[in-house]
Amino acid sequence: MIEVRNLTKRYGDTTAVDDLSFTVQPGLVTGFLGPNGAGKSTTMRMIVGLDRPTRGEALVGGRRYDRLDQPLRHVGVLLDPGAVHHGRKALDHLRWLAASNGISQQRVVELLEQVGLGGVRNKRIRALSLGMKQRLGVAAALLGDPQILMFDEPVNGLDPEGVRWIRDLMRGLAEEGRTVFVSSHLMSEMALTADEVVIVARGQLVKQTPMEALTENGSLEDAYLELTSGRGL
Ligand SMILES: Nc1ncnc2c1ncn2[C@@H]1O[C@H](COP(=O)(O)OP(=O)(O)OP(=O)(O)O)[C@@H](O)[C@H]1O
Repeated sequence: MIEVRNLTKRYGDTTAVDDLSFTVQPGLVTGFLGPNGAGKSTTMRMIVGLDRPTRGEALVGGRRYDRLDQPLRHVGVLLDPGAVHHGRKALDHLRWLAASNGISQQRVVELLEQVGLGGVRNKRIRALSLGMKQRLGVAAALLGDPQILMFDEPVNGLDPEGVRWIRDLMRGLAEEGRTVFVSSHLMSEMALTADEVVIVARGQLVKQTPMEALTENGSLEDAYLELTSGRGL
């Protein structure tokens, strides 16, 4: 479970996240939706301790991320797949992450096969396609077999096969009882993937609801645009 409580983040005069509270339940894929600049990435960064809240707190599995011992075993994160050492080989990148969290080297090899990167494991990251980098980021998130997973725009730039792969993966992780929290601007994709949605605008909660309730009278896109109309940048 992820619990966000009265989370607030100010950067100078900008309030990126404004007294935001919601809960992400295990066993479901929860979509995190909102216009550009709504505060989604900032919220996700605060959940994993990359940004310090001005006020409020975020708990993962009942604890603050920065208090977790071996965090990769509890929370897997795909935030910015570009934020890796591009000169490093795919295999070495995961080996290093695994070693720093007490995870076996055997797990690294298995996971590279599982995400379809077995054949390119000795290539340098800069030589990988966008889709391969995304798969490597997913492998890093899965490394510690965590119960909680968070993906920021995971299907950006992926081809249809990659999009389906990510969707099936997220659905499978939720079916195993894990907590899956995913941000996206792609409403049609979210409608296929998410069971629950959290919608934010201007740093504030607009609505948290099961997907079914939002789409019973039309498309997710229509419902989303109606809820966020006039609340963008
Ligand atoms: N490091 C920072 N310094 C100053 N302002 C920031 C910083 N990070 C984010 N912001 C501001 O906070 C607000 C929320 O940004 P954030 O990236 O969290 O939104 P988002 O919902 O993820 O947007 P998008 O969908 O466009 O990625 C924006 O106004 C942004 O300019």
